[in-house]
Amino acid sequence: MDPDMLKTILVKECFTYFTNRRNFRLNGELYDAVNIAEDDHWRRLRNILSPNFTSGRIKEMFSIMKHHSHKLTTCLHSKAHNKEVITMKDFFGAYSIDVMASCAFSVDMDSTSNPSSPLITNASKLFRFPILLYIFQACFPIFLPVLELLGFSFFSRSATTFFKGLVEKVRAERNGSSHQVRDILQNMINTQAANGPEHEKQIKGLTDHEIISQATMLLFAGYETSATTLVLLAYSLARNPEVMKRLQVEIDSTFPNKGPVQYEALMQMEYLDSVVSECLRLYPPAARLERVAKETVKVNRITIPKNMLVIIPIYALHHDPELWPEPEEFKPDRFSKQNKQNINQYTYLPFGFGPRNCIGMRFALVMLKLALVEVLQNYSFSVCEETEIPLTMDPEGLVGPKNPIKLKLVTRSVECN
Ligand code: HEM
Repeated sequence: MDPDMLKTILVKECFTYFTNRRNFRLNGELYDAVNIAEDDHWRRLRNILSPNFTSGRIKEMFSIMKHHSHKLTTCLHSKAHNKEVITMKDFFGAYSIDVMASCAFSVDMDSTSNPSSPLITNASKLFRFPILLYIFQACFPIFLPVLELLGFSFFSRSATTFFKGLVEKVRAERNGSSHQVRDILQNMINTQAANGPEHEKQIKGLTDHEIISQATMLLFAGYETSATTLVLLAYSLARNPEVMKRLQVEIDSTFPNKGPVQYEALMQMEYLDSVVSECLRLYPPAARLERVAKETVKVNRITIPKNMLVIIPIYALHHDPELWPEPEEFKPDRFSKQNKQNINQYTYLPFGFGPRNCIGMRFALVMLKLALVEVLQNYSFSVCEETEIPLTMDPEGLVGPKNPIKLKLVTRSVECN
């Protein structure tokens, strides 16, 4: 059988029959978060959270995102003017966490002006997986229950305690206020009204603990992935100035004279979409997906027994030269309107696939595109002596650069428009 066909069938079957991710356990306080829960528990959480990520809701959150993208471009002004070398993550990380915290809890921590904000330090801590613990549990799964009893967890205890405290503080402030807030936290709190005998047939509302876990997990899942993608977008554009120029031409014709970015027009920008898609192909933040077989299944001639863990290697698929000629090259035209139709959907998986795909995909794309467009309306990215070429990728955790990406910004003159 053609190897491409086989790859497609295997990946497709995984999304058809295997609905659960592998639950590593050792999730500490986050044991009941949506990305960790299984079966009916996961279904209930996903059903409750999904309405927060419809196009309509994201459109409502667009003005909050714009507030932060505007702050981002303003903060970059002096850096560009003084021709400073910029560590891109300081700015894009702050933007991502501020957008996430504002949309989830209506809390504006203003991390863009305050890079040592506790939100950033704690969100980054959540991502530092203890690698020795990871290796130990993988080699000796028999010790998992003991490790769990001893309180070992992949997620930093101090960071989960920080987020728990933050959610509780916001809730307490709301209890005494008559002001109606409409954010993700409030939508979760409102589900509690559905608890009680008269609503037994409806979806059971979230418990207090579940609310804290979902809020923490959304920040965790959304912050690092989006911040790293923005940094790698800046890096890819700085290294490919002809692509950046073409994108700026599209931006300037869509929003003439550095005009305000409008949601509908942003979503219709074709080259912007190709640039973002290509960056997520080259640097998919999640290197692999995992599924567990619910039943024993035969895929082609391979038998996958019940409960077996199956890994879908996103990074390897995205870098396979048979699927993507010259895979290490940054070529947004792979995703042009004509070429897009020929892409096999099981070979391009930055946000996963199937019922357990990324719940925040649309939200993330809007947040990324908005920041990129506003920054490129005003500045161009430029490599400098401090820029690492080629990049060393971090062998641990998410796909991302090992060392901070440093670039310079060049202010665009008004005549550019
Ligand atoms: C560039 C940005 C992002 C990328 C590349 C990304 C990627 C992914 C991937 C690969 C998965 C696993 C999907 C699967 O197993 O099929 C996932 C799951 C998830 N993502 Fe994202 N993500 C991003 C941003 C976000 C944002 C902004 C949020 C929240 C607002 C978010 C929330 C989640 C959640 C809650 C899950 C678990 C879903 C479930 O188990 O039902 N992600 N993401």
